[in-house]
Amino acid sequence: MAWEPLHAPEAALESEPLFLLGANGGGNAKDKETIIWDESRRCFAFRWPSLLDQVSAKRFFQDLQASAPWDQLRGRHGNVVRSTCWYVRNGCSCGYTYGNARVGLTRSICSQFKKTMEDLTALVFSSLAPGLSPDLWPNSANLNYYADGLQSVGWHADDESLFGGKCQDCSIVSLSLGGRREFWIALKDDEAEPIKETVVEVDLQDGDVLSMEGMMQKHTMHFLTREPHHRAPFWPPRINITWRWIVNHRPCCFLRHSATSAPCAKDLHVPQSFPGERVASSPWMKPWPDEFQHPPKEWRCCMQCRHNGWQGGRNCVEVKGEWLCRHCASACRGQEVDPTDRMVEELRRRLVGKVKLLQKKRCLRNSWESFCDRNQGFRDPGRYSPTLLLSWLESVDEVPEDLQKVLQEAQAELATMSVDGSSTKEKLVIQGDQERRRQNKLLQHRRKKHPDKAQKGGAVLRLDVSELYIAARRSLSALAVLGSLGLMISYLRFILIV
Ligand SMILES: O=C(O)CCC(=O)C(=O)O
Ligand SMILES: [Fe+2]
Repeated sequence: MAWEPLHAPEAALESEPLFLLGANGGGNAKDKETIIWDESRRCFAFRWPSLLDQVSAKRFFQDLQASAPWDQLRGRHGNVVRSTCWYVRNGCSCGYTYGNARVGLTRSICSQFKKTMEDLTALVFSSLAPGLSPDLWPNSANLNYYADGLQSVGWHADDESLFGGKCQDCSIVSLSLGGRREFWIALKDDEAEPIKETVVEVDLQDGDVLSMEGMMQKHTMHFLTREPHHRAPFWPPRINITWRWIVNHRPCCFLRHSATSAPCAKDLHVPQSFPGERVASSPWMKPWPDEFQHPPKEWRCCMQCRHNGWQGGRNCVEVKGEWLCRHCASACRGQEVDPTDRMVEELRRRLVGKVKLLQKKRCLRNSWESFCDRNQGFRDPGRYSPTLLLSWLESVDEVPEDLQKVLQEAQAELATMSVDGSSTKEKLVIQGDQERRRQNKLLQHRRKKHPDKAQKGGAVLRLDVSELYIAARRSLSALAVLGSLGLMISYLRFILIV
């Protein structure tokens, strides 16, 4: 279904000019893509592929990964759904809450994080809007860290009162760093649910910028899909920064009573030029290969990668009797496989191979099965994230010498194979699994102290109780010796006196 025009349209661009980054010729304007151009709803979205070159994107990824004060957001089952952090600038001190998650105000911001964010803001906005004065650059940003393809963001609109997006124009500019992910946009129905038939699929690659402008937050929703299940745990991490303009500051913010407003069209200082496809460009079909632009789509689970993005499916086309998503349909037609897909498959194949090799040598005390039991009964090593696999490899007791080499190789490979070059060790740190690291350290310490006895959990507890018992017995015998000594002394004194 196309995005049918609204019966009661929003204000026309002519009567109410709009601050539109996508219409001012900034960025690498010739590569800019118009993803949504819906004048009746005043909804506009643009993508600037590779606005950041690969070297800068990698540098900023590493800086933010290490310096941002990430907070883990957990789902209903205690799993980490993603990590976030919130950044405010220009004197603003507002916190940020969405859904039932509160992500700000971040407690302590290190100077490295502040510097990285300021540099990044300057780089992106001096490129996208060269005429815009720096004091009009956005005053806040929400950052998301997706450790793998299982972490995501559900359907939502960034329509909180802070940004005023429910009733006025509201621009949001998003930068993607790291692994490629799929971003979907759809129209909102009367119950604030996305309308499946209007889904627009966008791939966001390392260094890409996407803007959502005008009334996008009022009429549409967006969603970052999870990747297909068997590949998701191996998906390279991604960082996303979404800059926003806070226009209604919170009561506790220093800027509460200052008149802050988002920039308007004249602040761009250039005449806006509207793209050629001004009339109706939605739904945006560009990511689909040419031959699949027109054939009918059905909402199904892809028969090849089993990806069911939302409500059991995603847009699929029929290819040789099979219903396939656009990635599998392209691969099926012999088109070049995306480098992320290729890398993920290779990483998965290698690591699973190593684990199976370790499994075969059944001389390990801490068996793969016991690890599986502790981790909710998964049986297939291919379904584990590299992080979990590594934690298992590290928890294996008394790895025989020949296997130690295999383990070291697997770890070295993991460290070098991620697309962005960041090692899995770093990933462990960023996930903030401090409790597990603390316990591992404690365990290692105990192992060193009692090499013959130390085991996990109950065994360690037994060790402590038996130690207590021995200590108590020792003190009792010491007391008995002291007592008898005392008695002897009094007896001797009595004899001497007599
Ligand atoms: O990661 C993304 O691309 C989307 C993030 C997002 O929608 C948000 O932070 O509100
Ligand atoms: Fe969002």
